[in-house]
Amino acid sequence: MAGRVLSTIPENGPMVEIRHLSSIFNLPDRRMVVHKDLSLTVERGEVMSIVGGSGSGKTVLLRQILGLERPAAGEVRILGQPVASLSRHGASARVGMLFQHGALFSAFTVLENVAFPLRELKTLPPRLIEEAAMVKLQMVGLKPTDAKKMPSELSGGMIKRAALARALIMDPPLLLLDEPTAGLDPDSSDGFVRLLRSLHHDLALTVVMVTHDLDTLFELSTRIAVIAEQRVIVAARPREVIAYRHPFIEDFFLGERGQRAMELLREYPFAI
Ligand SMILES: Nc1ncnc2c1ncn2[C@@H]1O[C@H](COP(=O)(O)OP(=O)(O)OP(=O)(O)O)[C@@H](O)[C@H]1O
Repeated sequence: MAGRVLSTIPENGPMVEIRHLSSIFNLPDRRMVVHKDLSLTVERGEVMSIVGGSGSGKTVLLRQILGLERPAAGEVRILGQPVASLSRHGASARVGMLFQHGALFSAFTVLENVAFPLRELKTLPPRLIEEAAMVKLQMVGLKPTDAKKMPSELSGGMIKRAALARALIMDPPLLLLDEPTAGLDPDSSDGFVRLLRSLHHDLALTVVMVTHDLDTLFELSTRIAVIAEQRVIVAARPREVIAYRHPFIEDFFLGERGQRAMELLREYPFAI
């Protein structure tokens, strides 16, 4: 199904092109400019991590790539097509998103949650939808017996896995991750990062991720884009970003965190 939609798009060219983006919110007392002339290109197969200060507009950017929010100016293209021109089906066949808190529907079972985007399409028989959802559950390391569980019966790591299965149900080539390991204990976090690494490789996914967690950042990123002063000031390999002179980068990567960053760079010199 996703293949049918994707067959109409070019086989070459970047996965995501963000051009001259402006994001403005009109608050009761002022006009808040979040992005100003922000541009970024994500090539196919990359894991592009976005870092920036609190309120720098990382989540807003993910929502714009997903088509949930329209920028005030500029454009986001996915596989050559403006996001604003994609139908809901076209967008979900191209992009899956893992929201920060998993965002499962609490009244649905795990299986119903994972199957939800396919059910919404109303084009496949229930049996096929269920089979597709079971395949995705297995892919993210959940057991068949987890399918009938309610979200309240799951651990934090299992919720993330179920939400990831749902994000992948339409086989999108692009996966967006908002703080994928936030709130997980170190073991669950390591397990989830390992899962993301193997899915990125096995499914030939392109990933755009927002994370504050240095281990997640260095274990997964092929490039890191830094948002400061309302735009992307640098988008480069981790080693080059650390060496880039800018007060935000020095704050983010130096000091105690910086020491960990250097250790991680030694452990993962060629991230992915
Ligand atoms: N719909 C909205 N209406 C008004 N302001 C908004 C809206 N969405 C986001 N903002 C504001 O835009 C700014 C950027 O928000 P965003 O959530 O993208 O930041 P962030 O970089 O992800 O921050 P954090 O690291 O703290 O999660 C924030 O100041 C936020 O309050």
